[in-house]
Amino acid sequence: MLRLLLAHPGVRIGALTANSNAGQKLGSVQPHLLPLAGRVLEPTSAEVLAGHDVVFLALPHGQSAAVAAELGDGTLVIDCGADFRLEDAGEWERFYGSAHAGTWPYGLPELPGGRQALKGSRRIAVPGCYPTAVSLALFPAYGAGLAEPEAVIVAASGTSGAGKAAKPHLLGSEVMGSMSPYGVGGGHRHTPEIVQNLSAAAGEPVTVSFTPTLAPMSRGILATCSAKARPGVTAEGLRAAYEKAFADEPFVHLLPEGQWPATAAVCGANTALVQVALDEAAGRIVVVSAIDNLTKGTAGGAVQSMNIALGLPEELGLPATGVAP
Ligand SMILES: NC(=O)C1=CN([C@@H]2O[C@H](COP(=O)(O)OP(=O)(O)OC[C@H]3O[C@@H](n4cnc5c(N)ncnc54)[C@H](OP(=O)(O)O)[C@@H]3O)[C@@H](O)[C@H]2O)C=CC1
Ligand SMILES: CC(=O)N[C@@H](CCC(=O)OP(=O)(O)O)C(=O)O
Repeated sequence: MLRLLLAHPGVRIGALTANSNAGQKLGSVQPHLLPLAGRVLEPTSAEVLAGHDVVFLALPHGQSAAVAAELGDGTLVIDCGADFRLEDAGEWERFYGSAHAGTWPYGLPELPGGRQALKGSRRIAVPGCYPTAVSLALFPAYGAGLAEPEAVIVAASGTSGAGKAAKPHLLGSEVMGSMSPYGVGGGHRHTPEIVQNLSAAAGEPVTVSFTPTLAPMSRGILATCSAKARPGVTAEGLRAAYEKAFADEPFVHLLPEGQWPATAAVCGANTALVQVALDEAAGRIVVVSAIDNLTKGTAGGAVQSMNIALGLPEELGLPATGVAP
């Protein structure tokens, strides 16, 4: 987030706050952020956050509501956590195990009606990284009525998706040279968020089988999504629906036919690459998308949403070109 905000011509960075690192200089925990290296991290309190036009929260799940409640309606609060993403309180409680805090406008502008919901808003819920990759891949097929309402998704994520806390399954020796699934069988908390987005696009309930996997890379998500094609769907009609959906999108690109997305191509960029095919033998639509989980999948999407909410040019300050190789 700070890397992006440092390059944003409309932003001046105010207080930087933390929890266990409060009192440390930012340079001691994030040495790459050189222009801010000497800044001291403050405790996350209402007094410290007061007076800012925009506050980005990037807290563990369940902690945003208390902080947001201290901030007036004049402050744009952008929550990178999950607390305000879901509309269904029952699904929140089932997957997160706590009381539902509420629902804020959802920070995925590319979804139908997405920009409208964000304009002028003073509260924004940034989507989860997998729901970003999957929703961008499948909403055009559902929006155009081309897919049956049962999606199967297998997605690989880099380890930064899990945050920085020490976890045994994220030790370098466990992750290097290996891929492994987790949250299998409908257990991952992003499942209801994906269901919410795809059902809204389809205008009917969509069921989702979602299997996340951990890949030996630090950044990136590659989502392979498929759904049975509705009768009469052709490869040309399918491609036309995707071309139409993304025609004016600054950050979502349908690749030329025959090219497939790769995570390296979007590293550091607020870009989603998408490709679609009709598997005629299987009667299925197959869509692959790639994003950087920390950019389009979190911080970039948050800044893009901020730009829209504040009436700034949507692309301002955001990199669209990946770092390669
Ligand atoms: N990583 C990803 O790909 C994605 C992450 N997100 C969301 O972004 C947010 C941040 O994720 P990420 O950076 O990966 O998480 P990390 O676990 O790496 O970092 C969480 C940060 O929150 C701080 N913190 C913890 N408790 C408190 C508290 N009570 N008050 C103030 N600060 C606190 C910690 O500060 P300290 O170090 O000082 O203790 C820590 O720096 C989360 O809400 C996550 O759900 C969303 C989409 C994708
Ligand atoms: C690799 C990995 O562990 N990824 C995280 C998803 C990170 C993310 O987007 O999620 P939230 O903002 O919802 O926490 C996970 O599966 O829990």
